[in-house]
Amino acid sequence: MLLELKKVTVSFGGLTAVNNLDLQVDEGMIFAIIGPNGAGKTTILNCISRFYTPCSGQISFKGENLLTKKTHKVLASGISRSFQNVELFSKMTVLDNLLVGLHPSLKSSLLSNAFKTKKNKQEEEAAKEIAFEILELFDLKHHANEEVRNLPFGIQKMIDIGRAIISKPKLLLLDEPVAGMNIEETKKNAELITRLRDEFGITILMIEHDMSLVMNISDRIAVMDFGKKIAEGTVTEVQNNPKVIEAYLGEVQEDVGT
Ligand SMILES: Nc1ncnc2c1ncn2[C@@H]1O[C@H](COP(=O)(O)OP(=O)(O)OP(=O)(O)O)[C@@H](O)[C@H]1O
Repeated sequence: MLLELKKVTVSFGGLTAVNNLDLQVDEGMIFAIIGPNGAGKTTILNCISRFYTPCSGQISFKGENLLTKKTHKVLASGISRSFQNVELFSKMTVLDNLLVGLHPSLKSSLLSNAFKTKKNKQEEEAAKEIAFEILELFDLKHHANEEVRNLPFGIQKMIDIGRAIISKPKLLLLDEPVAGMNIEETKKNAELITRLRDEFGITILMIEHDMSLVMNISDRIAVMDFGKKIAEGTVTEVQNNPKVIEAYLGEVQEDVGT
């Protein structure tokens, strides 16, 4: 097992955003967390990426206690994430945004010419090679030197995922990877997520409201409601679970499985 949450609880004042959550994600899975707005999904990702510390419970990654790690050490341990609202440097080029993903602290050393040693330059060249591989994979090479702010939102979201995988993570956390995308972009991103798992061996843990995407590409789904996991299983198991239908999927049943 790659990632394990045991009895994780997160409270904000009087509000319990995540309540006694157990979750296990095996290596090589595309694992989706779904649930209505405010169910606690983003809070879970924020705990795994160590932006938040749970009030109680344990989180382990590759068998190691993740909660003893500081936020800036999480990337080095093999966990990377994308954001619900794309968090890119809009005035920087696509290429430079990818390079920042290698390590946030490389931003200044990579991009300013001052104080560059021969070793720095070699590192930068190696990093650029990886960045171009990703651009090739995403079919975005032609945008490499364009400023991010000039590109459509769908492409910005892909660049955000590119930034997240340049560090070659074992686990990629995706927060609504197709939110705001049109049907064509959604289809492209679904293929991309599957390829990241199949060709790069990256385990995916994603939050997504787009039920057709979730049902099409997930190996396993956990359903959250008011901070609690109310169901978990394969696509078919979740689709047929009366609790899920009642609490969440009922109103969108017609979308499910299409
Ligand atoms: N930093 C915070 N301070 C206070 N309350 C918070 C904080 N972060 C989240 N919450 C609250 O915790 C609950 C769970 O929020 P969370 O963002 O995890 O839900 P979500 O399932 O991701 O929702 P959405 O689908 O709308 O993104 C909500 O009631 C939210 O208002």
